[in-house]
Amino acid sequence: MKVTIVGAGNVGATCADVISYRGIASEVVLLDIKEGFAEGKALDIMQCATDTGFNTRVIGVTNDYSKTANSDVVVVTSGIPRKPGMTREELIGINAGIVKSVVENILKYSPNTIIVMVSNPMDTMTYLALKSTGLPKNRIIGMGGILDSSRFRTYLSLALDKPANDVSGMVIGGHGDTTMIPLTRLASYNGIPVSQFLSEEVLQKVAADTMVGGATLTGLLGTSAWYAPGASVAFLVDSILNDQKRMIACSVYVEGEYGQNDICIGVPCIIGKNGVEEIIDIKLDDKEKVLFAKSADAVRAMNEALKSILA
Ligand SMILES: NC(=O)c1ccc[n+]([C@@H]2O[C@H](COP(=O)([O-])OP(=O)(O)OC[C@H]3O[C@@H](n4cnc5c(N)ncnc54)[C@H](O)[C@@H]3O)[C@@H](O)[C@H]2O)c1
Ligand SMILES: O=C(O)C[C@H](O)C(=O)O
Repeated sequence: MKVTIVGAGNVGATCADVISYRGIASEVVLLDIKEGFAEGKALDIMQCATDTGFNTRVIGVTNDYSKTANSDVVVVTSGIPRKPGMTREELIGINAGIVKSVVENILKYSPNTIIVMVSNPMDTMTYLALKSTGLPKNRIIGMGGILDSSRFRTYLSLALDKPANDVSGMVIGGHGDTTMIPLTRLASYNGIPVSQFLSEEVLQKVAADTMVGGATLTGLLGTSAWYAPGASVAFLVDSILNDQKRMIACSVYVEGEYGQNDICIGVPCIIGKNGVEEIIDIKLDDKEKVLFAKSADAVRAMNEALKSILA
């Protein structure tokens, strides 16, 4: 199975690294516009093969889309990341142009591929990719909810002082500092509601920390995060390539689900070899429904900024 990753920067290269050492794909192509950059990252990753024991072939190319031909999955991480103090939405001006031309180039060589969108603002970029290419909605998947859910589970595990893998929880809604919805009511510690162990005040703090999880890391690192984002993309790619049908919160095009239409927003999805195979319409309580509607309004408003590029 072949995966192309466009953008060999922090997230793209980390994703290529995780896909390789976990043996998720047999071939990974890293593509970047910076001369020699993707080639260097690919060679560095390949030189881990003997020490970590993988056989994935990783190649790097400078803007040569012919080398990406017949990719099963293409991950788009090209574009600029935010700096401390910025929102993801402020990246739209530069990233929209990059994303539109990248997906056009990709489809020339891999017309049947599934696209995983990572570039921010991710929900808006996912919508742009869908509308500009006209691809069926199952083949455009925005990565954000899985990362936000990993952060939610991390903060819950720290509050519980228990291993993160014993904690389950999901974040739906937009992938923005104010649009995420960590579902604290449904989070559990080995099937037991976390509310049996944590006070409402602590749960509210966990939710607030989760929502600004990306901004916190951007403040600490000077640019946005890459280890967890790279691992989250690899997890998603694994579910597609190996037809695992995992339930993963992804940004996908909704047509009536959760009472919304004509936006891409984070909802629980079954992800398999056909991409988005099902959207799970879970029962939200009244408070969660209000939060989801507010989140959807904000995501929809951002799509307005795409009018000229989609005209
Ligand atoms: N959805 C998420 O959860 C999530 C998580 C982390 C980062 N991001 C986003 O992913 C993007 C990348 O982040 P990063 O930290 O890897 O940034 P980075 O600057 O390290 O890497 C971006 C790479 O894209 C390349 N690039 C730019 N234009 C290109 C083009 N037209 N074709 C090919 N390559 C091109 C750059 O040369 C650079 O190497 C940002 O927009 C960031 O906000 C999203
Ligand atoms: O925070 C960012 O800007 C990058 C990414 O969306 C993240 O959540 O880490």
